[in-house]
Order: sequence, then C-alpha cells, then structure tokens
Amino acid sequence: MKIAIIGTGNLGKSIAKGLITNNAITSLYLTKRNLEDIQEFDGYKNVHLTTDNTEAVRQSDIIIFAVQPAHFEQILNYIKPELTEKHVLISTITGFLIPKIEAQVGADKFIIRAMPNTAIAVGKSMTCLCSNVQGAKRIKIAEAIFNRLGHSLSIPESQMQAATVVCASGVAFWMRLIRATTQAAIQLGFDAKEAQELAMYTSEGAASLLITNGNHPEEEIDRVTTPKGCTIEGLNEMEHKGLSSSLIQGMIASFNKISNIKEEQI
Ligand SMILES: NC(=O)C1=CN([C@@H]2O[C@H](COP(=O)(O)OP(=O)(O)OC[C@H]3O[C@@H](n4cnc5c(N)ncnc54)[C@H](OP(=O)(O)O)[C@@H]3O)[C@@H](O)[C@H]2O)C=CC1
Ligand SMILES: O=C(O)[C@@H]1CCC=N1
Repeated sequence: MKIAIIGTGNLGKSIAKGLITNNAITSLYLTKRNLEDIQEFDGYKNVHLTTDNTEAVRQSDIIIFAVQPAHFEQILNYIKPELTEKHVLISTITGFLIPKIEAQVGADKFIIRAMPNTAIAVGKSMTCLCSNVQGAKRIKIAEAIFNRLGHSLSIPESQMQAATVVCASGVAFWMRLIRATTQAAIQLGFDAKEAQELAMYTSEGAASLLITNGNHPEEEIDRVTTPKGCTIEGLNEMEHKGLSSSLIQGMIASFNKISNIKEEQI
C-alpha cells in the first residue's frame, strides 16, 4: 500500500511506527513543516520525509490526515487539485465531520474517518471507522489497515465523538489508572519499577480475560471477591470515594469539549 501521513506529530508518528513494524507499506510519505522531530524515520526503506504535502499526495493512494483540527481545512484546500479517483482519504481529525470534508474536496471522493489511538504504534489500537457514501466502497481497505494494527469497528458518524473519548482519549485515562495503581503498589512496599510491572501486567491480564472469554466485567469480579475478603473491601471503598462516577463524569466532560475544540484553537 502506498500511504501518506499528512501531519506526523504524536498520532502520525504512532501510525508510522505501526505501519513500518507490521510491514504494511509499499511506500510511506511522512509530512510535517519541521522535519527535525521525525528524523528517527529517516533511512527506513521506502519511507520518505517531506514538507511537501502535494508531493506526498501525488505519490500515494491512501492519505491519512493527522494534523490538529485548526489546520485541516487549509491543508485540504491546498492538496485538493492533486486528488484523483485513486485516492482514499482517511481523517483522524477530532470533531471534523464528513460533510465539512466533502464541502472542501467534493462528495465524489472516498472519505473515511478513523479514530485510532497511540497504541497503534505497538499494533494494539482500538480504531473506530465511518465513511461517506463513496468511502463505503473503500472501507475494507481501511479495515485491513487498522485490523493489522489492532482492532477496528465500523460505526455511524454520529458515534464518532463518543468513540474519540472512549478509544483515543481512553489511552490517557487508562494510563492514569495504571499510574494510580503503581503509586498504591509503591506505598504498599514495592519499588517503583516493580510496582509498574505489577500494574501493567495485571491490567493487561484483566483486559485479556474479557477479550478471550467475552464475559461481563462483573462476572470476572465475582470470581475475585471472596466473601468478607480484601477485594470487596477495597472495591467498595473505591466506590464510596466515587471511582466509577468520576470516570463517567470525566468522560462526559471530555465528550462535551469536542464540539468547541476547533473554534478555540484558531
Ligand atoms: N494524539 C492522539 O492520541 C490522537 C489524536 N487524534 C487527532 O489527530 C490529530 C493530530 O493530533 P496529535 O498528533 O496529537 O497532534 P500533533 O500536534 O502532535 O501533530 C500534528 C502535526 O501536524 C503537523 N502539521 C501542522 N501543519 C502542517 C502542515 N501544513 N503540513 C504538514 N504537517 C503539519 C505538525 O508539525 P509541524 O508543526 O512541524 O508541521 C504536528 O507535528 C488531531 O486532529 C487529533 O484530534 C486522534 C486520535 C488520537
Ligand atoms: O486530546 C485530544 O483532543 C486528542 C483527540 C483524542 C486524543 N487526543
């Protein structure tokens, strides 16, 4: 696959790492105005670094946009003359709806929105996908890319804002939970490195149980909570302090913020 990433910042770099590590490219163009930050990709076979977005578009079939929302419209306008019937446009831009992309480049283009997360760098992204009517004809290509770099789910665009919070911001939310677990483990006597090891592999094991067994989390919790035991004591104390409630409220706040992001960034 001939892929370009327009805007190789935090997410763009993560996607590039995932694509390269998983041998998912024939050629890969990475663009950015300042190329210093992406020198780590220099020298990889078939990977090209450039400040020229139009060159990247001309040389590629699949164009993944990973710029900040405030920059997207201008970039679309700029590359529009280069777009042909071969191009599949994949936008990871938060809060930038398909009708707005169509208004810039035309509804006849294959347009897909993807909401991956930074775990794409290690082939473990949960990525939600949606498309315009034309893009539906190419959604299999996007599924093939993102399934290779984790797990994908096609959803209606109306759910994309929620998917951004749950999956993309979700990595940050899970990191805080893992960090808090680590801090507790240190207080309970482990050194910092061991504490993080315990927290990381325990959270991986918990998620793997659900993925492998397909159970509801409470079923797995029931297997751990010995009557009058220490687990239920800890769980109930966490809930008295508002664990579930604060997570839910934080995610709703994150969701509500998305509608204002582009306006505030300008
Ligand atoms: N970070 C994440 O985990 C996720 C982010 N997203 C979305 O992805 C997008 C990018 O986010 P993120 O990676 O965090 O942001 P970053 O700011 O880290 O990356 C954006 C990159 O775009 C580059 N850029 C800006 N203008 C241009 C231009 N004209 N041509 C080419 N490149 C340009 C910038 O580099 P330079 O200034 O050198 O050009 C910068 O490195 C956002 O829309 C965000 O909502 C979605 C899911 C997850
Ligand atoms: O924080 C943000 O706005 C972006 C979108 C989801 C992850 N990062």
